[in-house]
Amino acid sequence: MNIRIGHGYDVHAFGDGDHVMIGGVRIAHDHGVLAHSDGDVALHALCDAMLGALALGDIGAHFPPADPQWKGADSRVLLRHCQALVAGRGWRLGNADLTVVCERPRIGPHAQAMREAIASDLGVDAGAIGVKATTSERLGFTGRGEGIAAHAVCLLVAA
Ligand SMILES: Nc1ccn([C@@H]2O[C@H](COP(=O)(O)O)[C@@H](O)[C@H]2O)c(=O)n1
Ligand SMILES: C[C@@]1(CO)OP(=O)(O)OP(=O)(O)OC[C@H]1O
Repeated sequence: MNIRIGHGYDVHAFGDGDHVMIGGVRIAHDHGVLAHSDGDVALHALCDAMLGALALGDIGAHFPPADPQWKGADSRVLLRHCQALVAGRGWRLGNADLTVVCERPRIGPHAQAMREAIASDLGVDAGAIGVKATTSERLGFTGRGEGIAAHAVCLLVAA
């Protein structure tokens, strides 16, 4: 088999703060998120998708929330670590597709910058990275503005 599919999902609750990190992009906001790292829900979902594609466990197994090394960590560092794991096993990213779920902030104005940041970290063209967003029509925890969720899928191709 020379392709592998992966899926990831992550959630972070809003907390005090003046910005959120999403898809490697800093977005000014009236809340931050509660997290051990920088709380980049989109990159965490993508890390899990890449790890999942090779059945390598999940993000918490590789970057334990109890490990002070990851306190405040830039999630792009985690993503590059996952990329190195994938490459070291003879795989490369074919494409990835992300969906961020929140009422606010608006993701659309930042989607291209997110695609470029992710593509840069994964060594692919931005055309291989989809970034989309949706509200949840005011339903559920995202709809009530309690947090942000993100979904990611990816395809790995034998290098
Ligand atoms: N946080 C968000 C949520 C949505 N968008 C954009 O708005 C479009 C419509 O959202 P609905 O939830 O009403 O379907 C969506 O397709 C996105 O383009 C956004 O940028 N940021
Ligand atoms: C990223 C890690 C790093 O310790 O912590 P958090 O920022 O809390 O994020 P989460 O999505 O809960 O994933 C677990 C951890 O790997």
